[in-house]
Amino acid sequence: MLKCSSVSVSFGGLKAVDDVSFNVKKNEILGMIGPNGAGKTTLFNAICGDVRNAGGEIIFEGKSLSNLTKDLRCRQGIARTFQIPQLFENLSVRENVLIGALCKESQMSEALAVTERVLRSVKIEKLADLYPDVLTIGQRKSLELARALATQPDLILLDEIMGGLHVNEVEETVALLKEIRQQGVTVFLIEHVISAVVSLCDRVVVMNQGKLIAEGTAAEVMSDHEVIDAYLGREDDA
Ligand SMILES: Nc1ncnc2c1ncn2[C@@H]1O[C@H](COP(=O)(O)OP(=O)(O)OP(=O)(O)O)[C@@H](O)[C@H]1O
Repeated sequence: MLKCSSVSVSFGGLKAVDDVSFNVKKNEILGMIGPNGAGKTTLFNAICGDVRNAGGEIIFEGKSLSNLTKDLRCRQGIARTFQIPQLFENLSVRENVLIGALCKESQMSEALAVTERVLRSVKIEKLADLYPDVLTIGQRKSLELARALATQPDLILLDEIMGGLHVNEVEETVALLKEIRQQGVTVFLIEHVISAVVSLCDRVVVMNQGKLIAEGTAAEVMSDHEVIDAYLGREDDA
């Protein structure tokens, strides 16, 4: 579904993403892990068009994304969430989701119908008339997810959607992401909550210092020595 070939992003002399190649398969849940500063978010930015100077090639559903703005990539079916939710604070929860829906639906009646459906599926319909400033971190993350889902993506990129959540909220989000996949959406997530990665992901890619250093099932990458050294740490390091 998504093919990244030799993708590179530099900021001045810093190679934030360095010659990274991998695929996202249709309808899988792919996880991406790695230490802080490894280049994970920058890679998401390159895929979504938030960074436009990426080298290499990114192909989505057989078409190069190179010349597409982020809006056009969204219309092609790629949605994302941000590590810190990027909400419209002066709009209600419902209006925030509606903005997402209007990306794909030009008819207001259709966009409103999508909005209500997504509010229910993310289980925030009771919050619909509230404004983001009264929401908890977990509710803000749910709203960010709802807004991305409202664009009716084929591929959704989630940047640390579980970060800052309570254990029960992590469990609810894991269940929700399984449902989203059941509905035919391919999920690619950056996550530091390893328990969630283990219970959710079909495959995991690992980044360190801009490079992709491992790829495989969660069990495979977590027993990889390079991954343990770079990210997980050894028990005898403690
Ligand atoms: N806009 C930017 N300008 C300059 N340097 C940047 C920019 N964005 C990211 N970087 C640098 O690129 C490197 C990779 O950052 P990135 O945010 O992609 O890492 P990450 O793996 O997502 O980390 P984290 O897990 O902390 O979110 C870091 O050294 C970061 O400081």
